[in-house]
Amino acid sequence: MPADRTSTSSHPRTTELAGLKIRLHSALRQYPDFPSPGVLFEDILPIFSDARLHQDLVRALEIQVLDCYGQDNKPDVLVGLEARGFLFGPSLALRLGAGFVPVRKQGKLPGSTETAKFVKEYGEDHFQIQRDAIKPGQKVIVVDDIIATGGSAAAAGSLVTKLGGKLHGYLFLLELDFLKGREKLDAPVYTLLSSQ
Ligand SMILES: O=P(O)(O)OC[C@H]1O[C@H](OP(=O)(O)OP(=O)(O)O)[C@H](O)[C@@H]1O
Ligand SMILES: Nc1ncnc2[nH]cnc12
Repeated sequence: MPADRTSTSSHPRTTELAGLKIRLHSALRQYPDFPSPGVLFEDILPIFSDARLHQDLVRALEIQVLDCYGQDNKPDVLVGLEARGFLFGPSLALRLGAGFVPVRKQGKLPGSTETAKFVKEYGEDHFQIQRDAIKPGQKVIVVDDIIATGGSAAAAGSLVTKLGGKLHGYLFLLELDFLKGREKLDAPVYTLLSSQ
């Protein structure tokens, strides 16, 4: 009898995810004192210059969402943060059959917008979202590359709830645990990798 390749057991997916995480973690690069003294900058860009790693990333995030939410409770919309959240947010949204909505730095989005100020690990800024981008009651996950102090993600989450979206959670490629950013977020937080 042929092997059942359509098995719904979570075990093969868990094993697959573990392998993907190892490859992704080894692709990250660190730059001390960038962009300011005392900051250890985690560079995720090597993942995108390698087609296989790029595929690994989108697959790993897809597994993470399916494992955390299940097929029946997938998000309606992914909200990605400028700029690095735009690198994989749209591809992940397509995989999940969800919409993609950008949160941009102030002054970049036309039409009616909502604004939230935030402070991040190395500075402060304002985020904006288009008012009609999310319909009341839609299930939304905020996605970004890195959670450091959590200021950026918290501001994005506040924009989602201002528009009436249901904040389903947050998803990051990398968490800088020691900055305890997840304590600023009041919805479930999922991360693929962590860094001390
Ligand atoms: O958790 P926090 O302390 O808020 O920091 C995390 C944010 O900082 C980085 O973005 P950055 O504002 O540097 O913009 P970029 O993506 O345009 O480089 C990163 O991509 C996150 O969005
Ligand atoms: N240490 C860090 N490395 C890369 N991106 C960041 N965003 C905020 N802190 C960061």
